[in-house]
Amino acid sequence: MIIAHRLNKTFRLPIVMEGRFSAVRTLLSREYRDVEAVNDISFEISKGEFVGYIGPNGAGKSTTIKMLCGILHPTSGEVTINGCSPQKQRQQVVRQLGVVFGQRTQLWWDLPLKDSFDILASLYKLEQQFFKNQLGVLTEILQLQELMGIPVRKLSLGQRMRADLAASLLHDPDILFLDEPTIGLDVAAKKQIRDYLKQMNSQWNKTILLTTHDMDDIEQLCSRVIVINHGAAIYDGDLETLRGRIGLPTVMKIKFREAVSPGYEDFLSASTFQVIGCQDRVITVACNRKETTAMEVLNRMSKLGTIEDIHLEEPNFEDIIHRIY
Ligand SMILES: Nc1ncnc2c1ncn2[C@@H]1O[C@H](COP(=O)(O)OP(=O)(O)OP(=O)(O)O)[C@@H](O)[C@H]1O
Repeated sequence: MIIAHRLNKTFRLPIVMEGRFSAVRTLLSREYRDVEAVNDISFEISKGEFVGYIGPNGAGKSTTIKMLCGILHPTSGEVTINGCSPQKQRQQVVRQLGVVFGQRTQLWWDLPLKDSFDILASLYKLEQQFFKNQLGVLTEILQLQELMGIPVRKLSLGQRMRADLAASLLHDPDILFLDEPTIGLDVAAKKQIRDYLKQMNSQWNKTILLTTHDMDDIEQLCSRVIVINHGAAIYDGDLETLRGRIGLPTVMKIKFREAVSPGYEDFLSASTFQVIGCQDRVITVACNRKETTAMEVLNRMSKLGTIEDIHLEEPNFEDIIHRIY
């Protein structure tokens, strides 16, 4: 269980001086301004959850993750990971955590990949047989066989991300913190990483907290979403409720077996949904999930004829974020 209780982090930055010798004057200045990166955030994440932690640039996502894994100390508030404080009981917590920062690697740039795993095994003091088994499994799942002899700097971004995932799982932690693990990857590599993450969560029962700017990551992976803006949590719940709460329309295309008789618009005019198009045998409607269900729409539409096919387009998650902000 991960608990963040009333977490705050304020960075104190020197005020940058302007004019001549500004760099030196800034260095010597005693004037500061405070940046509230994280502002009174609380949440609890249970074992096996897959949680998306999202928000715009500078919202405080990375700062939260760094406090959760003990890299940063909160200005106030408390974190516990399975009952231990990452700040006070670092050793115990590190054993339970795997962390991937998509923008940085924890691997040794100039060494062949296998050497990085050996070094990490020794840092984690892994027993030799355990390390061999674990690396064997990860090598197979993440398809690293061909890459073991290649220096990390020569790996493609997608290959490097697979290797970083393996590194974060080498000591078999219960919890994964992933900060932008799909950043910069092409569509195929993104899909591959998402498939691995699904497997880590559903088959290996890893608890995962994921920050990303890619809304497809959230749509495809997360059952729960925490949205933060200016350091504060503005939503914590499931994706469906979030869509419903802010009321973006779901678009439904309903295809009839035969052409719909004229006058259908009058019949539908008093509905809780809106007709936004009609072409051949297909009527397109927009419905607000807050006001109606897909089933209600279909019940009403079925009065117009025999329904042959239905196509549902959920609102784009990026639109949802913009609405919240
Ligand atoms: N070490 C630091 N020193 C001073 N300010 C910092 C530091 N780290 C982060 N900040 C500031 O704290 C705020 C939150 O930054 P953070 O990196 O947590 O945001 P983020 O949500 O991860 O953003 P992004 O999506 O761009 O990565 C920003 O205003 C940032 O400039």
